[in-house]
Amino acid sequence: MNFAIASPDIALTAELQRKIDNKTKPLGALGELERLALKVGLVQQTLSPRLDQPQMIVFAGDHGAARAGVSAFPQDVTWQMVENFLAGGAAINVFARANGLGLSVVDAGVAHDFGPRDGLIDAKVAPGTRNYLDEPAMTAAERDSALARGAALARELAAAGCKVVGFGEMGIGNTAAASLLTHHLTGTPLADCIGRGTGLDDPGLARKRELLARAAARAGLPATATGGGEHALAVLAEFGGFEIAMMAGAMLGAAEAGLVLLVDGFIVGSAFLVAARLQPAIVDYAVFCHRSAEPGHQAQLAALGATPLIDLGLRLGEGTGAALAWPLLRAAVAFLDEMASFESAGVSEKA
Ligand SMILES: O=C(O)c1ccc[n+]([C@@H]2O[C@H](COP(=O)([O-])O)[C@@H](O)[C@H]2O)c1
Ligand SMILES: Cc1cc2nc[nH]c2cc1C
Repeated sequence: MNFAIASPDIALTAELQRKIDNKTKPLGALGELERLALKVGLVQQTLSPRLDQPQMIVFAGDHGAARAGVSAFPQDVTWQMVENFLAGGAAINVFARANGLGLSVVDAGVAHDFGPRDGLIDAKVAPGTRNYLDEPAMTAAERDSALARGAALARELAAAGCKVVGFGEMGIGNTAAASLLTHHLTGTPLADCIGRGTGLDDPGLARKRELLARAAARAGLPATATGGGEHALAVLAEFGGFEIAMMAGAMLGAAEAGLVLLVDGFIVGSAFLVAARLQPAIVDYAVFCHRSAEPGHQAQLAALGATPLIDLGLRLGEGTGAALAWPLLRAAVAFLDEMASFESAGVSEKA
């Protein structure tokens, strides 16, 4: 998989900042929204950015390790929630509708036969990954196929005129995979990357910790923030889910096409970590939407030097944090476009 993501040219920074500073407000008074406006202006290389056709994509996949007891819920919930997405009844459906976002649902590797279905993109790599307690979760070929399929989806969106894409996921057991990815790609101690996911009790959490320590010991890969792209690819094949790999590919494809990326919580963050180890400049295209209550998310944000937009104690996934933060980004671009300047409104500047 060859991606070439360059940081946006910063030559426009001073002019964009001048436009922001000339709006009718004290200097810097729109805080984080000003940084968002600047970011989107640089990504699109214009003083008048637009965020047309905002789209959420929810990637679903199953995990071989789910059957070993790393989640509070049974694996079947993955396909059952996909049905819920298709019927329009999940939280992400509600928030996407409320905030004017399109929503696509992708079967990246659910252990269920949906048959041909309206509204479901069939990109199934395999019906669930293998159990990483015993063997690598996926082969290199499966990983590369997931990455390529994700990138192709993002390119199709870009070709259709989409300028901003939000990422969401569904997969019972995927907090465990995200914990292993976060540990190996940031160097954070494994225990600090593991949380209760969908709601494990204390004995369940202890068992999850024990199982994941065993999986890490079996694979024997280094845990480091400086491993680069090859290391990230090895870690992804060892522990990843197909939804995580496909999201990483879609993020890379989207950034390469100049889209703004809405990064959701802990699992989406683990896909982003993989993408960032492959192509570090991808951070310039990303908006970190919310802080997940899952403890490993803090390790990701710290490793990326990212401060999320909102902190609502969410731990649902599906892209809900991204869909909820999206209106803030829309407002940032709107103020840049529509707000009067001191000159146009005849407002006196600071003495
Ligand atoms: O995105 C998050 O931060 C997040 C935190 C905890 C749980 N989830 C969701 O819960 C599921 C995974 O939880 P688990 O306990 O089965 O690993 C998966 O479908 C995720 O969308 C998501
Ligand atoms: C009901 C349910 C909904 C979800 N949405 C994302 N992950 C989920 C996990 C469960 C268990």
